Amino acid sequence: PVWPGHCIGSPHLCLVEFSAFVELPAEPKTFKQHLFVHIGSSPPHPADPPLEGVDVRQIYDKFPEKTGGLRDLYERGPSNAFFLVKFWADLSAPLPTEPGAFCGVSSKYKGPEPLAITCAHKVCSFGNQVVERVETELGHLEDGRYVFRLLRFPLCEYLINFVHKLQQLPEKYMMDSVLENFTVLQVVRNRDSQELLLCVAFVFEVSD
Ligand SMILES: CCCCCCc1cccc(Nc2cccc(F)c2C(=O)O)c1
Repeated sequence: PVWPGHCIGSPHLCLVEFSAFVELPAEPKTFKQHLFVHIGSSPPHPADPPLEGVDVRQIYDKFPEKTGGLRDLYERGPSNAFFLVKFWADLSAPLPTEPGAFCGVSSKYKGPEPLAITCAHKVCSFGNQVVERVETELGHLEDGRYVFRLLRFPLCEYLINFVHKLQQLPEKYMMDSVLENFTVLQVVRNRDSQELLLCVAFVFEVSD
């Protein structure tokens, strides 16, 4: 069930799950997964507080501002495809550089139409893009809706090093101040029409 005002999505596509995690081998022959960030792990509930509106101008400086930046994207619209997600990251997870550790990113989307989507993630540092990754995924019909799964993509070296350095800071306030200048922009488009389906701006703090 999808309640209006609760889902991160436009009528064409909703982000139903997102996680970035590290997995470590555990005995016997199993893996223990630690989530750095996640949304959608629990089913939506009518009592969930509705999403609140924010002014996109407040975050323009955290993302690329030149041609094709967040302002250009937003002015092209549609405005109902734009979302801001604030993650409280759990950095108490094991070091991503531990031997045998696998760090991954998973996204899951749902929509009414059988289309192919491109999902671009751009990591921005001080508002400048430092690394981008684009994946393409076809929808699969499940219970009358199309599901798009982009599962377990390996976290890029830049981010593994970034998380590793973050975890070594002695104080939470230091991690938060580094994270003030770290953002990720997720831009999902219809592969064939290039229509913007979803644009999610991720900002981060460390959870207590
Ligand atoms: C403070 C904890 C931050 C966890 C990172 C969350 C996150 C959130 C969203 C995306 C990504 N990943 C990428 C982002 C951009 C380009 C990339 F190559 C990647 C990648 O992983 O390969 C990572």
